[in-house]
Amino acid sequence: MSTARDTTVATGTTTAAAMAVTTSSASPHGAGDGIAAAVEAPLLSVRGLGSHYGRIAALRGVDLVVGRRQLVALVGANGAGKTTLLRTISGVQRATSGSIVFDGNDITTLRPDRRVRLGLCHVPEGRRVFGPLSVADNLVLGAYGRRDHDVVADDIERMYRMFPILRQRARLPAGTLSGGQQQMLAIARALMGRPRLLLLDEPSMGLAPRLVEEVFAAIVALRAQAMTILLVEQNAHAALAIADRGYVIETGEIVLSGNGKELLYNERVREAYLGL
Ligand SMILES: Nc1ncnc2c1ncn2[C@@H]1O[C@H](COP(=O)(O)OP(=O)(O)OP(=O)(O)O)[C@@H](O)[C@H]1O
Repeated sequence: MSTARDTTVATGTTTAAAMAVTTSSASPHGAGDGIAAAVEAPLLSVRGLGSHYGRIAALRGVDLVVGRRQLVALVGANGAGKTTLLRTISGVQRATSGSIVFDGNDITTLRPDRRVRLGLCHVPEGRRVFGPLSVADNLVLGAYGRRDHDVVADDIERMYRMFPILRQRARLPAGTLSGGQQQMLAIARALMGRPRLLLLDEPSMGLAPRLVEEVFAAIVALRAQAMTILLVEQNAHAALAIADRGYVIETGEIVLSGNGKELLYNERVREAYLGL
């Protein structure tokens, strides 16, 4: 069971409030070693990760681990580097330093499609479904590349059980669905690839409160089914409340990490991200 000692201040940008949190690890990149030790054989391990847009450093020495069957939340303000971190993990953005290890394999320079084949699936922000195609066809496309065609229909049935609204809308063009329904379809389509790690970028963005609740309920259900998830959210409260672990990123650096619920009660997080 996690204790308050898990919560780690990761960089020198600490405030007095943050200093109140136990500084339990002190690797050169901050959170890395202490957390890696706490998560045995993590599914994903990011060390000292850097990424640039031209000369601008968007990620600076990021350390982050995701344990198997864990839900890990990454929170931070606009422009902090959350999307860039997911893009770098999935390979659409190049790492300029550091390493990314997935299930024991160093994937830092691997092509994005090879990462997908290893089981890494990125659901980007903006609910990118194939609008003119039906809901059912979107799901079939999610299984593209799989060889076990005989069980694809079973998986679609599983998605309909998980997201009943998609069964009701199965024959409709995906573009006619509401924002929340499209988000569920985007997640379901990703699951059709049978990923081992789901990278979710801002699934609640732009949704009405009721739909946000539905999407978060779906994420909790996935976690209960042992899916491993790295969730990026501006809705810090909702994300940390359901997360096993949380990380806070500021201007490309991880500044805090710890048990999700503990971070919810961290003064720095409450002031900066929860408006409390
Ligand atoms: N294509 C790009 N070209 C240049 N700079 C970029 C590009 N994309 C992002 N950036 C910059 O990189 C930094 C990190 O951006 P990123 O989108 O990763 O942040 P974020 O935390 O996901 O923010 P948001 O919540 O607004 O999406 C920001 O300073 C941003 O301006």
